[in-house]
Amino acid sequence: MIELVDIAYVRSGAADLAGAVRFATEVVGLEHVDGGEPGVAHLRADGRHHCLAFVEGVSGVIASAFTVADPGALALAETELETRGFAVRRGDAAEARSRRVSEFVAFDDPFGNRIELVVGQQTLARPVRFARGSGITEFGHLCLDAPDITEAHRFWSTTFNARASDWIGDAACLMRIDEVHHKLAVFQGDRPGLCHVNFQVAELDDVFRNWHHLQDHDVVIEMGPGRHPQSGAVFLYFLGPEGLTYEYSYGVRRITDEAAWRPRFFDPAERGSIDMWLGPTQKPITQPQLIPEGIRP
Ligand SMILES: CC(C)c1ccc(C(=O)O)c(O)c1O
Ligand SMILES: [Fe+2]
Repeated sequence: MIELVDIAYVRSGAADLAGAVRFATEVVGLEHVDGGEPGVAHLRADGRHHCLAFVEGVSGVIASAFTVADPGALALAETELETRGFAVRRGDAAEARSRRVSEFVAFDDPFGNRIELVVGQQTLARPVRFARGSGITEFGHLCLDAPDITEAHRFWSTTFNARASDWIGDAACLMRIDEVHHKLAVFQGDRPGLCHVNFQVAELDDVFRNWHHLQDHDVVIEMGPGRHPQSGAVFLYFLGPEGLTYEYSYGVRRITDEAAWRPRFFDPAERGSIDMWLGPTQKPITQPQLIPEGIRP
């Protein structure tokens, strides 16, 4: 069993790098950390050097990354994945530098999502220089697509320490790796890809202020404002460039009594199972997973 300590970053291809950065800063509110690396832009939300990197090229998600404890844990994870039949690749020094980690390995999950396990993710000591006052406090979670979420849960909970916090029928499984209700979610989708990235905001007011900001900038709102009955968070999903869906949310539940928590099963057919406020719901638009040759057929 491989212990995931936290989510680390999402790396995404961007056909229009400048446009993706403009949106991530001026609209979403993230900081653009200038790393002086041509063709790569790092976006910051919290102590991590970055939680989102855009790489100039074909649009699509390149990888979703998680932290493990230390180099020893990474070496054990590498062996464990290989024993389980996964092809694991060690990142080279230049790739690790671009990711601001000391070491990483990459593999494809059984559904075709490229996952990276990292150690030594760089922390920046100085406060985040948010591009605007969106109220972002941290990179909250990432959500992947998989064709069968029961199988996806089986994979994440047997290979890794992910535990189901709640299920939305066969549509989605929300999994925790620490006290936060979920840092990883899997949504049913026919192809691998990144369903969305989530940023927590400090206040309820931030969600609504951001909603107006998005509307003023003609951003496509996919869902919300609404409230998820699972984490209890107030949410807002919106579509950015390169097909990347962002979510702001406020008030995510923490599961402090691990022994007492039992996952709940919500029926996706019940109105209110995704939004307690009964607003219109839809599956967030997924950014397809890239393979080196291009987009997976
Ligand atoms: C619609 C998706 C999978 C979803 C459902 C519930 C929550 C939550 O409880 O916070 C999410 O964050 C989601 O992204
Ligand atoms: Fe989410």
